[in-house]
Amino acid sequence: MSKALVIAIDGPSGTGKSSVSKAVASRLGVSYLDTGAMYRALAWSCVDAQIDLDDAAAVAEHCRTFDLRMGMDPTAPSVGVGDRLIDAEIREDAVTSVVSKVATNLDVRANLKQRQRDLIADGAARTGGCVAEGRDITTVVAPDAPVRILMTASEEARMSRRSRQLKVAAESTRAQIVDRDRTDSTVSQFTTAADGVVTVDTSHINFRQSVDAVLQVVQEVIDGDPGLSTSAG
Ligand SMILES: Nc1ncnc2c1ncn2[C@@H]1O[C@H](COP(=O)(O)OP(=O)(O)OP(=O)(O)O)[C@@H](O)[C@H]1O
Ligand SMILES: Nc1ccn([C@@H]2O[C@H](COP(=O)(O)O)[C@@H](O)[C@H]2O)c(=O)n1
Repeated sequence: MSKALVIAIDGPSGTGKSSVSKAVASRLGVSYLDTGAMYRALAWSCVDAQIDLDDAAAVAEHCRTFDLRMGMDPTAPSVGVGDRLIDAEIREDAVTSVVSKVATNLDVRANLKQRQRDLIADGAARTGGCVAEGRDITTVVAPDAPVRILMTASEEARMSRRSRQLKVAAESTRAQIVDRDRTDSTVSQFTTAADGVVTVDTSHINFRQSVDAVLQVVQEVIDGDPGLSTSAG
C-alpha cells in the first residue's frame, strides 16, 4: 500500500515558502496547506470581533471556536471564516503587524496544531499527499513527514523579494521581516534545520530553480522509499 506524500516546509519570512510550496503541490497534484494563513485568519477574526489581542485567554477562547475554513487546492487556495472569504484581508498590514501576537499564544498554537494535523491528513487522503508550510511543520506539526525541508535565504534576498512583491523600498521591509522573525522565533525554531531536515538555500537561485530544488529533494526521498508515490509520477 502506498504512503501519503507529506512534504513539510519551514523557514523565515520571505524565503519563498508559500509560492514555492504552491508550485510544488501543483506539480505533484497534491494538497497545499498555508499554516501562516491560519494564524493570520485568527488575528483578523479577533480584530473583527473586537477582541483585545493582549488578552491571551480571550484570544485562545476565540481560537477554539472560530469557524476557520481552509481551501487546499494549490491552484486556488482559500481562507475563510464562516462563509466569508478573507484571502485579501489577511495579507493587509493591519494583520501582518499583529499576527505574531496571536502566534505566540501557546494555547492558540496547541489548537491550530491539531487543526493543521487534521487538515494535512484530510488533504493527503484526498490527493495522495500534502505540502504544508510554515514555521513549525518540520519540528512540531508533522515531524514524521517523509520529506522535511528548511527553506532559507539571506536577509538581503528576502528584503529585496518582499520589496518587489509589495512595490515598496527594500529597506522599508526590514522591520517587518526581521522583527516578525525575531518574535516568531521565541516559540518556533525555523532558522536552523532540525535533525533529518534538508536545507534549501534560495538566496542565489530564482523561483523556478527553487521549485526544482524542492522537487529534487522529494524525488530523492521517493527513490529511497518505494512505498511513497505521487500522482504526477
Ligand atoms: N527563489 C526565488 N527567487 C526570487 N524570488 C522568489 C523566490 N522564491 C520566491 N520568490 C518571490 O519572493 C516573494 C516572497 O515569497 P513568499 O511569499 O513565497 O515567501 P514566504 O517565505 O512564504 O514569506 P512569508 O512567510 O512572509 O509569507 C514572492 O513574490 C515570490 O514570488
Ligand atoms: N507554522 C506557522 C506558520 C505561521 N506562523 C505565524 O503566522 C505568521 C504569518 O505567517 P506567514 O507565513 O503568512 O508570513 C508568522 O509571522 C507567524 O507569526 C506560525 O507561528 N507558525
